[in-house]
Amino acid sequence: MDEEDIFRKLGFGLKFNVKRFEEDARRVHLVSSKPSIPVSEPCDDLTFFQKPKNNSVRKRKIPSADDDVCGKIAKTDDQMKTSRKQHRIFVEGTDVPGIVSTFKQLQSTHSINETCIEAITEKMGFKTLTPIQMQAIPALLHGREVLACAPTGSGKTLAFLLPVINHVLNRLRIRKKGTNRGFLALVLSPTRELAKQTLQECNQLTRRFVGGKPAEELLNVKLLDRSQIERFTKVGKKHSKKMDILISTPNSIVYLLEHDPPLISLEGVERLVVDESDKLFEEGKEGKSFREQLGKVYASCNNPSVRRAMFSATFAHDVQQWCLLNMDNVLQITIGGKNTAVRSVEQEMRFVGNENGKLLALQQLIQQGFSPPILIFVQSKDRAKQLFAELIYDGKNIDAIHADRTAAQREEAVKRFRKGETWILICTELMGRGIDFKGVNLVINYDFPSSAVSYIHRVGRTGRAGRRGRAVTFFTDEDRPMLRSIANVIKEAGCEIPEYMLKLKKPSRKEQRALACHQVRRENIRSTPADILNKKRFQNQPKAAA
Ligand SMILES: Nc1ncnc2c1ncn2[C@@H]1O[C@H](COP(=O)(O)OP(=O)(O)OP(=O)(O)O)[C@@H](O)[C@H]1O
Repeated sequence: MDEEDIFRKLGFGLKFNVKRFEEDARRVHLVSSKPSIPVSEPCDDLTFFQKPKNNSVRKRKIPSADDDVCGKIAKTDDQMKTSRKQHRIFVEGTDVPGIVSTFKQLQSTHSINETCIEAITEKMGFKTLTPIQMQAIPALLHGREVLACAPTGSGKTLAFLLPVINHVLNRLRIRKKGTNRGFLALVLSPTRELAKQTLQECNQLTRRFVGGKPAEELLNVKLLDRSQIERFTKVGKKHSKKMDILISTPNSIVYLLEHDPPLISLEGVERLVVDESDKLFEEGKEGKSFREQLGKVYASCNNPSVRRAMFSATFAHDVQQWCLLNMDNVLQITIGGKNTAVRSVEQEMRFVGNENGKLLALQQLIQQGFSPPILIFVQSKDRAKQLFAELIYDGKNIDAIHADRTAAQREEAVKRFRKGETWILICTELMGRGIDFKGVNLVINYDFPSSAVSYIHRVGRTGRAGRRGRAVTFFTDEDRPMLRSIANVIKEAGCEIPEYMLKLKKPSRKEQRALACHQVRRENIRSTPADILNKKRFQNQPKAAA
């Protein structure tokens, strides 16, 4: 162990005053020794990792706060402020990079790979950037650490994937052939379904097609699924050698990290993205919580160059505090109001009396005008099974997705719903976050959500990417304690809500926490007392829903 190693070990976790000790900090490669990146002095991504031989590093133009807004040059801070205000972009932090509003501009100022831009503008058909993309993409391309909060369905995935892909491509360009040392970026998602969806979007951005056939893959992107875990178990750390980007749930990666000896190393990770960050900060009810798992991942991503980004549709004070304490010169980007539901969703609450009333109300809703696809949220896997048994009896094209189904069954259910083969998908909180089903027309909260945050994510499955949607939330007397806070969210989104709901007693923080942890006890979902009949119906389920 040399002098530098000892210094690094003793100094681990300490914050450096970079200005005063910049030389020392850089010499021992401490995390906080990264040079802060003034916008006025463009910093090429590459310079972080490979010291230039001389000072003639190619400087590309990086948009500053004075740069383009909506295709024109905005010369003054005032114009930039006006543009941010117009798009409801709020930023906290120093040296804030300017916003970029067209993909063409992004390509010219940041030399984004052509295949990616082609995929976005031609394959995906996107014309302009969404507000979160306008601010977060330039910020991440500058190598800034970011805490981003933007509404559901506002394009956060592309906002973090594009800079990650760009960074990895740049790094691979300077890496010598045959020196593949493993993945450079790690994306964490709370569920397998969301991780898979992120993989698909990443593949769309990095695959070039010629005549409808895949012609080239810019990067090797992998999902840490069961087969990959098996490979790691057999081959060990070297299995990651050919990977460039890894997407995983915290559970899967921690499984490999905690193996004795560890089966994976995160030392090479230079970009870490935590999607649905507030979810991953939640304390678990049992077993190892997401929070503990995340802690393990952070500690293992110990590359001095690592840059972290947190994205979510909902804001959590805990996450903000963590970021302010642990991230380097963090930039906080918020689009619109914090913790609000999207205005593109017409929202209503419906009193249904009791459990039987819910089934009646649901049937009524469906009879009034059946416009699939529809998502129905219930509070537990048992209730998902019960409701499925009730509705399949009505002969509707229906499926259910919950934790008791195998990974393959869950995948199949998602695939069928995406293709339009299933009209109604019953799901638990598992599908509440992040999942992007195109054109869901209606979200029904059959069971009242346990928090305003859960409500915002659930109704955000509709009304995405500028489309309109509708959400109906059933409630009974048991749901009164949470009524007020969700009524407030609905009002904030510009929908009508009975005045009395807003005047109900506010539950204390303790009560709110208890409500979020303990589900409301509800009677079973059953239209007839004939249990035997129900059992028969379960046996007769279609294959995909068995
Ligand atoms: N610039 C854009 N123009 C048009 N559509 C876009 C653009 N960027 C992304 N989208 C589309 O918007 C939809 C929602 O994007 P995405 O899933 O990234 O949302 P999100 O903000 O992550 O939502 P959530 O908080 O629910 O996870 C997707 O179908 C995506 O293809």
